[in-house]
Amino acid sequence: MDVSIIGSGYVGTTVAACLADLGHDVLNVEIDEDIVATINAGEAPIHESGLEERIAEHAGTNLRATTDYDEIRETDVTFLCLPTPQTDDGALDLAPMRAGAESLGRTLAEKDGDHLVVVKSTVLPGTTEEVVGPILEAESGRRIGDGLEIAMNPEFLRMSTAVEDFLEPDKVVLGASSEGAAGTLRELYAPILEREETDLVETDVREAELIKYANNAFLASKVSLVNELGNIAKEYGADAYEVLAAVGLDDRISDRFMRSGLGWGGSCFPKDVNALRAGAREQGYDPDLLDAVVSVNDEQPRRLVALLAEHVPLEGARVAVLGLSFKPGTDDVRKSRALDVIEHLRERGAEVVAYDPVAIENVRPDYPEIEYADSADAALEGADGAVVATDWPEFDDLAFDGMANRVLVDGRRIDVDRDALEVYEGLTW
Ligand SMILES: NC(=O)C1=CN([C@@H]2O[C@H](COP(=O)(O)OP(=O)(O)OC[C@H]3O[C@@H](n4cnc5c(N)ncnc54)[C@H](O)[C@@H]3O)[C@@H](O)[C@H]2O)C=CC1
Ligand SMILES: O=C(O)[C@H]1O[C@H](OP(=O)(O)OP(=O)(O)OC[C@H]2O[C@@H](n3ccc(=O)[nH]c3=O)[C@H](O)[C@@H]2O)[C@H](O)[C@@H](O)[C@@H]1O
Repeated sequence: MDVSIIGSGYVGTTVAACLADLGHDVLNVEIDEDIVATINAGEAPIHESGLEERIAEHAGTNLRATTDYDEIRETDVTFLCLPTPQTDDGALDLAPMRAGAESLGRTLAEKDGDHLVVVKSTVLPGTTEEVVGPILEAESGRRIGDGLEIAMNPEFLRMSTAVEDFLEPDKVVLGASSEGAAGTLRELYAPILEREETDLVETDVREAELIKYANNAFLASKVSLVNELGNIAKEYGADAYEVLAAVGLDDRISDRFMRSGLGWGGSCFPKDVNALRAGAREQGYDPDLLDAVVSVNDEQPRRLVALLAEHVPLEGARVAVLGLSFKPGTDDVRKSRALDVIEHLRERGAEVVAYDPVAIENVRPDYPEIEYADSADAALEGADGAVVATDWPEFDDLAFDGMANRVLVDGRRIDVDRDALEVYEGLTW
């Protein structure tokens, strides 16, 4: 099938490379010329395991990138993989979606033959049919159901395992405006749907949109719940990891997403939970539980720093912050809990020396005044205390000999040699 993908960030690039791998002819349409050049050179514009080799294999044959929307006319299906950021007050910002839909609609006005537009970006219920659809109709001069079809197909991939998640998903959710559109998407995804482990969910567009938010809200809530249980466990002097490992044996609960500690960050959970809260309020419903999910999450970095302060007077102390990315395996620092830890440490007068295996350059522009070390050992050298903010596997081998005080507060339950420390405190254990 001839497929075009508008937006070539984390999702658009992964989807493009994977669909090319499944044998489709794929065109990435992207406004960033550097990304376009990178893909056409057979390289990956983002770091994801398995991505670079797929782009290298398909670029120049059945994968191509362009800044020119007109080339979309050579394709049958277009996926919108545009950003859906949050506004200053936490609501969903649809400006990039509107701009992309306008450009696409104008292009389709000149196209012969039918076209299917699929929203893959995370958008609130109603966006596909009440915002994107009308823009496409107005700009293309076509009507939905007459030469133009529309569908919503949310994406559940995680950063750092994006390729594997896309090609081997638990579920594919298709919300389509017509049986024809659903059929086209089933055909496109055929090799993935043939896997026994993949469930196909066919639904209306509005449900497809909400499934994505419900999924992320559920996962974020699960982590906030384990964090609240972990905070309570800590007060009782109990180990939350032992408690939750037992709880997770109940298959109604499952043992996944049960790691308590510093909480959730990243480019999606924070913005999606906030967009759903703002959307719910707009609909006249107060999402009290989701409000609490966010406030528990917001408290964890402050609790971590308060725990360190019980062992190290923070004013003037040199504190090593180990890990800056929002989770291991990525250099993404958007809404990383590590940044909140740094803020709280600095508010209390500590001098921060930070280390991360890959994310330092993404933090430095916003925090030019803190010190950066080029290894965990260097960060720990002379430190009066240390905190773990990201569970990078290399932190399991930390050595503490160089520290002025061997005090470590662990926000991620890494597997360190606790006997090598004077003080080891887990945030929730
Ligand atoms: N990052 C992730 O792990 C996941 C993200 N999502 C959702 O997918 C959507 C996209 O997210 P990401 O790929 O992370 O965003 P991103 O910010 O990494 O990529 C978006 C790309 O779109 C490009 N772009 C912006 N306006 C454009 C336009 N008018 N025409 C062409 N290109 C344009 C940008 O230059 C950028 O390269 C969001 O709604 C997000 O919530 C869903 C699942 C996973
Ligand atoms: O909508 C999205 O963009 C994506 O958001 C998340 O994926 P991602 O943000 O890449 O990362 P996760 O692995 O889900 O981790 C999110 C945060 O939760 C934290 N976390 C996760 C699991 C856990 O047990 N404990 C915990 O604190 C991580 O440290 C991280 O900060 C979802 O897992 C994906 O399904 C979804 O597609």
